[in-house]
Amino acid sequence: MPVVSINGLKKRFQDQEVIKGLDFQLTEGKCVALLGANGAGKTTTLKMLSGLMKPDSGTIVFEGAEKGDFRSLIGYLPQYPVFYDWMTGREFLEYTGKLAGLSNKEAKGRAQELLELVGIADAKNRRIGKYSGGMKQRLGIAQAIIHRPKLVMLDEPVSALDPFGRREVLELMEKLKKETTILFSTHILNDAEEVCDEILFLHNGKLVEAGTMSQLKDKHQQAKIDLVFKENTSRYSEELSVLYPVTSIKINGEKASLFVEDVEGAKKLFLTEITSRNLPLIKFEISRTSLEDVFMKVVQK
Ligand SMILES: Nc1ncnc2c1ncn2[C@@H]1O[C@H](COP(=O)(O)OP(=O)(O)OP(=O)(O)O)[C@@H](O)[C@H]1O
Repeated sequence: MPVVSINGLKKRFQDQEVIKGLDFQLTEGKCVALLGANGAGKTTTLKMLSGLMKPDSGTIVFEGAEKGDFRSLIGYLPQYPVFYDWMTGREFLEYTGKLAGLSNKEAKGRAQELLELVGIADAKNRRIGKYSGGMKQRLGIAQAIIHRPKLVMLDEPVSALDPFGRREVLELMEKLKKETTILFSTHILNDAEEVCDEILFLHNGKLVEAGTMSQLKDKHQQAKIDLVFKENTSRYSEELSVLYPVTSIKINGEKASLFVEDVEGAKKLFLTEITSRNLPLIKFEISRTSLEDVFMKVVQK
């Protein structure tokens, strides 16, 4: 049974419909990225799933039940978490543990366990005001899982961090995957690719793609041949593209990218033609479109 099933979820603010009918399921133990540009509707979706915002229509079914208090099943880290800077990390976690219903003793034990898990045990008696951005975010993740939720939702957990903080939090998410199901929002494809099993790609309040990274690659990625000539790239590349049926051609300064279906056939023909015509080739490279290109294509569609 999925941890959560979402059906026909919609949300409108004044005259703007920002979530336009979402359907998806989250499977236990998976790490899923909710990927989308600014304003795509990620925070609104997470707020509805966490119970902080009411959908206009649609259903959210947690472990088979549509109605009830699901707070014990959910952990949530908002995009802009607020901490009491005068508390120490340990005090903060013990406090949130008690708010989540743990006894004094349980809260102390769990706080210590999590301080170690998220790697800030050495700083547990330091005031949060003295923590770095990455440490605060790790503390935020610890509070989100203090009550051992089935599903933890993290809203843009790394977006505001410098490269060091980002690395710390992405590594922590790798560890977290062993503990719980994760749904995290991001607008950065690399982060999604690095830690998640599946991607939900949100665009203008609609899911435009969903699946595992390899499913998305198989579906959208295309082989391409990059050519750089010493001069006149566009003329030579266009001549070659007429000889071999390319799907599309992109010329950027000195470089031309020719997208092809049959890379072996194209390679053979291009190299033969380039050699026989003695064209001034300085670079010939075969690759596949990046996922970035794939998502740009999906969005433009
Ligand atoms: N409380 C609100 N009242 C009115 N409009 C809102 C409200 N909250 C969000 N919106 C609008 O809904 C749309 C989706 O916003 P949301 O914050 O969910 O996007 P997002 O994908 O999380 O973007 P970001 O990456 O910038 O946080 C945006 O156009 C936003 O301006």
